[in-house]
Amino acid sequence: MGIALPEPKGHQRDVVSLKAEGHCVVLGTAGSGKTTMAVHRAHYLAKAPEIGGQTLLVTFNKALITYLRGISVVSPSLRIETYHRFARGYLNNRQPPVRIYKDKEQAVQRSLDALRANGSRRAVLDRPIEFFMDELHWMVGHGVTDRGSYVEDVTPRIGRGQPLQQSDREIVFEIYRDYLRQRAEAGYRYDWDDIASIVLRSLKEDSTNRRYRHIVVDEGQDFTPEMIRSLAAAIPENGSLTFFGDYAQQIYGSRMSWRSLRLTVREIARFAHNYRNSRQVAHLAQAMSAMPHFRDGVDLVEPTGFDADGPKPTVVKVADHDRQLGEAARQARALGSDRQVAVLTRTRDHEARLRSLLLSEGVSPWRLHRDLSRWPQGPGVFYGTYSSAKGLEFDSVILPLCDRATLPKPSEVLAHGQAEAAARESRQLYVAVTRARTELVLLHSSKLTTLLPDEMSDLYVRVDR
Ligand SMILES: Nc1ncnc2c1ncn2[C@@H]1O[C@H](COP(=O)(O)OP(=O)(O)OP(=O)(O)O)[C@@H](O)[C@H]1O
Repeated sequence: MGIALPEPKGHQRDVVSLKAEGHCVVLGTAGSGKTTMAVHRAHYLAKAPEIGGQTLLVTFNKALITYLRGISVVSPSLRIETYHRFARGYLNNRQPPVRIYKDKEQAVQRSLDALRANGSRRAVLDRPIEFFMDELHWMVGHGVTDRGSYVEDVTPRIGRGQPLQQSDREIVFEIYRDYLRQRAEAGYRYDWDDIASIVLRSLKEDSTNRRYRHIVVDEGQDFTPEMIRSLAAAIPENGSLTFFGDYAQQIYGSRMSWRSLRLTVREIARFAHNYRNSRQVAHLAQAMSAMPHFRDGVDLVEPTGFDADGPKPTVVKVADHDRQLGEAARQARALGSDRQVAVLTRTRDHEARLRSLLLSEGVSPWRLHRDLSRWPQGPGVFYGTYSSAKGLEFDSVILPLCDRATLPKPSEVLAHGQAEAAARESRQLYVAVTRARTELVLLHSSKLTTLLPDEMSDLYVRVDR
């Protein structure tokens, strides 16, 4: 084993040895031990006499897989991989082989341009390509790909923006249909978004023995319903699917509830104790999740207890963006001498600059990225995007560029409108904030983002540089 796993406590213990048959859902607040218990449960299911068997622990991002491998005992009956790896692996063993169409965005753009050129005046056509990509991802991810279900919108949606009118959905569906035509003409039947539905369909017709008896899903809130349904179809009748998730941390696409997964769940477990964040970091996260733009009726588990005290999060104001990055690099060097520090940004745009600033401070940083092949032990500095840090944790977290003009990301506001962009982007920021065990530093130059509580709040200490 790499890092020693803490022993389950209280309610966590029941979850590790939940029934090894059927579907279980475990929802928990940030830092409540979901990933840790997912690893414990996967080991239990891989090894338990009689009920144990080949087990798959599946999650979303590759850096988290590297981390999970670092905290797990290597065992021949346990595999840890991303969903896409599982799906490709399964499909590669089926015939005919699946070829993936990779030009989706360009094709959708062509469909959109053609409709615009036809003189349609619908305002929805003024939305950027990101909006249409997101909507098509939602349709395929939910398995809602026939005109009736999509246009009449029978599937409940959660969102803070204006719901799309039926006539606008007709237009989105028209674009989808035209995209399918282009894809077929190029000789393809599938793109990446279809993978889960193909696996699901294929498994429904597949009567051969299942490779895994048990599947454990970590960070389940970011899987589309079709992905979860395909995993549920990948286990035998005497097997189990355990879903761990936190909908406060859902950062890909439109928000949804675990109820849309169509699992057959008898009992739901909830973890409310936060073992990671200091009381001060947790209070900030809690205040963020209580802000009006965050609230939208998705199941949130309120944290009820914290283990440690620490300093209040610091809000630092510096002259401009470049100096924010410089200050982040300086603070990372100072803190990184005896602990793990992460400098996180919303987009990849500033990574190269940040890396060179860290190098000039004499720090050799680790990039949080799919190519991170080994989880480093001991002190060090990491950098990457909020989403690349999903599921991970660091002693200290530094977040430059927390300005109102950069958060929410302007392209999200253009695609989805202010209210929906704020709801989505506040989850991104919530993920970033809750990666910090003890120190949290937020940097800005102009007004602080409205996704955070007011800068005069007593949740912070304020510093002007
Ligand atoms: N029973 C426990 N005793 C002590 N520490 C624990 C216990 N359970 C979890 N922890 C610690 O709490 C921290 C958070 O755990 P973990 O990463 O599993 O939480 P999580 O719910 O997956 O968090 P997130 O959803 O925010 O990524 C880790 O450092 C883990 O070692």
